[in-house]
Amino acid sequence: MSSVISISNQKGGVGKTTTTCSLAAGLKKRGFRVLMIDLDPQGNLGFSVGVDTDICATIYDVLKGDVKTQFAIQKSDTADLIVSSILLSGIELEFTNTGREYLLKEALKPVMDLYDYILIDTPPALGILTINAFTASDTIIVPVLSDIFSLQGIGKLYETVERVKKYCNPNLDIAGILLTKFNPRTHLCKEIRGTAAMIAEDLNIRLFDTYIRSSVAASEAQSVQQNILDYSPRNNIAKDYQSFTDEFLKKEA
Ligand SMILES: Nc1ncnc2c1ncn2[C@@H]1O[C@H](COP(=O)(O)OP(=O)(O)OP(=O)(O)O)[C@@H](O)[C@H]1O
Repeated sequence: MSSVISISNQKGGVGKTTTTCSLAAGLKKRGFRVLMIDLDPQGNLGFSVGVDTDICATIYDVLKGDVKTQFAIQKSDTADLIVSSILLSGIELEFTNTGREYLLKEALKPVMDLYDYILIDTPPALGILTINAFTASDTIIVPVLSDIFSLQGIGKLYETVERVKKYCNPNLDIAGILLTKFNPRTHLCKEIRGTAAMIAEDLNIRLFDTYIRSSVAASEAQSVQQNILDYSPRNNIAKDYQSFTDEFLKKEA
């Protein structure tokens, strides 16, 4: 039975896709069977791992019920993947029927025994797609940019999680906050880490000990369609995501 993890933050550019891809790679390298779902209509995850994103079945087709989940899965060197579609952006208006929060949960049922981990890359919004991801998930990882505006967004995300817990998925929890694009040498980043720890304690959420340092290698890896662990295993980001994978697994145990 899979453990389902949403990588989520309503803010854009905080490292959701990078974290999804890197954690998937880390888990696969440790021998786990991993599926990634790209629920972000921008569809960057498919490109980042070099799979077909043009003439293939997408998570939109699956949610609509036009394609069986198993037939939308593509293989990549990083992990298996169901790609996104720009058509997902219209889903708020298109899917208005009762129970629309459960579409993804239902869609994942047939593949739950095929994977140890299913990672969902969510869009930068707290709409119906993210609600679907939370309803289908056991836990949420919240990547947060190391700046004060990003920290302010955590409360809003927390409220949405509480709502989903109340109405759709009582077992949902937040695995923790992961600081990204961190520069340990700056005074500001140290302060941000202190503030993040206070916010986390207030909300009774964990702040992961591991932070992800900032490096241009993240964008370079994406542009050559490789995960960071394969692209530059000795780079700080690769080391950080390896440590993060270990910390995450230790928390799961
Ligand atoms: N640790 C890092 N250091 C430097 N750049 C990074 C790091 N992590 C991600 N980036 C870069 O920041 C940009 C945004 O990252 P990413 O796409 O992972 O964020 P996102 O939260 O998924 O964005 P969106 O909300 O738009 O989908 C990308 O260009 C990526 O290469």
